[in-house]
Amino acid sequence: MPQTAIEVQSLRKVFSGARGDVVAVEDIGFSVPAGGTMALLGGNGAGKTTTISMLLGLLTPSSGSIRILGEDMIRHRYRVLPRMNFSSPYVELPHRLTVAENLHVYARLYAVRDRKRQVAAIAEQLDIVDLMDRPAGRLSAGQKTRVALAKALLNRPEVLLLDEPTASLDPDTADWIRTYLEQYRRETGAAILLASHNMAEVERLCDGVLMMRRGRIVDQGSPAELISRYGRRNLEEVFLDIARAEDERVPA
Ligand SMILES: Nc1ncnc2c1ncn2[C@@H]1O[C@H](COP(=O)(O)OP(=O)(O)OP(=O)(O)O)[C@@H](O)[C@H]1O
Repeated sequence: MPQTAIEVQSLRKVFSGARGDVVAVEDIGFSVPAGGTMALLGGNGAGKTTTISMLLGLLTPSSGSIRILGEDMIRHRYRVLPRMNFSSPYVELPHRLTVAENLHVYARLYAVRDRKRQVAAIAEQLDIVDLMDRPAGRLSAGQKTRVALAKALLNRPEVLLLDEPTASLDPDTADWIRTYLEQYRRETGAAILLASHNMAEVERLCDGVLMMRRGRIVDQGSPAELISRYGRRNLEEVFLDIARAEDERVPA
């Protein structure tokens, strides 16, 4: 049996504001084995980013438990954070620092051994050597995505959380990044959890899918299982069925 990399139970997050409470995540549970790739799917506001933020320890859950690599993430996140990483196109790297400076700063923060060599190797692997002397603020959206991924891989994470890993990439680069991620997972046995709006990407990369709607997991399974359960041709159609359903859908 593969080791469980991520285990979430009864997880809930309520944001309290002047206008009342928003239940962003409502009692979700799932697990991702080491070496598995799981997708978190759902329309805008479904609760994907809130879930990922709780897994990273950036948001404190209202209730529930998160275990990552066997550690209680809520109580002991500093024990496990060095073994994880994340990438999101919505988190900006310091603009004035060059790409190389950014990667060196992060490598230092992550206490990466043999920093120079590791930064050079990752730059080579992600094909960003030509960008190393550019300020991070002057990169195109697609270049930023690649640099953000390079940052996320500096510490060779065993758990990788990705928010829209191929956002803004042209189809050729996106395909290349997917191949890279597949290879990384095979070589390292890392677990990957990714939020994506790209269903073709999810079908290709993920062995499990969690469908979220209004903070809940309303269905889950492998892409092939979901496609057959909903009697659809692809995951995009399944997604539309679930996203448009008025109530939690029981497939026909
Ligand atoms: N800091 C916050 N305060 C109040 N409400 C919040 C906060 N962050 C998120 N929410 C609300 O929680 C719900 C879930 O948001 P979340 O960002 O997790 O969705 P998402 O699935 O990532 O959506 P998207 O695909 O648009 O990125 C939304 O209703 C959102 O408005």
